[in-house]
Amino acid sequence: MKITDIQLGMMRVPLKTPFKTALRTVESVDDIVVSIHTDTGHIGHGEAAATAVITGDTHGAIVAAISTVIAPRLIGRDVADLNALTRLVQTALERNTSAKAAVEIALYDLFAQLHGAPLYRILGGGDPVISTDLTISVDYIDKMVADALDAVERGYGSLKIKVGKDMGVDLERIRAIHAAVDGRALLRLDANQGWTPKQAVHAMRQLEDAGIEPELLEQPVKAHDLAGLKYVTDRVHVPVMADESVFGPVELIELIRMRAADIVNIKLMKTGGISNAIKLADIAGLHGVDCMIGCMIESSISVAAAAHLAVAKADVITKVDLDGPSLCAWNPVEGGVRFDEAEISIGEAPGLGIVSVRGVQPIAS
Ligand SMILES: C[C@H](N)C(=O)N[C@@H](CCC(=O)O)C(=O)O
Ligand SMILES: [Mg+2]
Repeated sequence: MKITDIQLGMMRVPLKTPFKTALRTVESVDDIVVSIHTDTGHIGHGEAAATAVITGDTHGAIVAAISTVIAPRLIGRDVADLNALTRLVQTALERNTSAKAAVEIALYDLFAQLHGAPLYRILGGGDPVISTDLTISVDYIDKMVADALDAVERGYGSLKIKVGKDMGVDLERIRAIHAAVDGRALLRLDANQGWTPKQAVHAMRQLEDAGIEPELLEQPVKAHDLAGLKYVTDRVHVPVMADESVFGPVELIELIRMRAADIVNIKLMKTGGISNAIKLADIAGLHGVDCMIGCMIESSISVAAAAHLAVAKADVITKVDLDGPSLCAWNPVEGGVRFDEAEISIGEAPGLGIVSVRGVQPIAS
């Protein structure tokens, strides 16, 4: 199975409701779709999110990285040599993790198709049904409470509450949601870097005093501030999770050496795809550090790949935040992984199981 062409397109899928964090507000998935064509007629699919405030990636940079740097290295190569191909992707250029992720996802999709098995089986197998949380965007308190109650009604057992805007209001937000949900869902807090280390410790102690025990606190402080993250981890009972602080193995090893966090959030758009995500899970597992698998504002192409990985690495990836497809107004993918509110289930179709993708505008390269 030889690679003959790599095509790029732009996909826009509106969200059901605006997605709001301490870092940004976004109303649609606007992602680059990668299709890798082969001489056997098989097509591998991938997707890159341009989350500039987190990865630094923009649409223009993703398109340029793939079309001018990565694709020329892959054309004519055999999909059977997956490890050699992922090395070519990873060493093609520095950073540009979302571009690398999209290409790797498509390569793994093809490799699994080559072997006639769903990707999770190629990655080691597992129980193909997992549960995701749902994100509650940071907003007016009444709106967040209504969104949280709606999510519980829809069957979500874990809610990821976005905070990090204003410490006083954030505490009110959490208290109000905790009271309304009344034990029917676990609460994960994600400050997206919005607090100082001291504010984070103060907030968690206030919650503790009020008898509120969130399941975890995600990325309370600035991404580069590992010492600040450790300051929080050392002083609160709530498990602290690193998200924006950890992209690849190098940051994870330093985080573990410092004992700066209890959990790490693995996202394909940060790791540059599946090969590094596997390394992160293995390093974390070796050190007894649990992982969450997360996503950016992505659709059911790249989130499907994350779901396959989560199934295969379920011993280490114990928490799932793959709600991108649930946030979308419609599903652009025919076939593939089934996203039904909290339940994500993978079928037996080879690769990612994607039959076709709707609403993609070709990008001339
Ligand atoms: C969508 C997911 N639940 C999530 O919250 N992901 C990120 C933010 C993604 C984005 O801004 O696109 C996170 O911080 O965990
Ligand atoms: Mg996060």
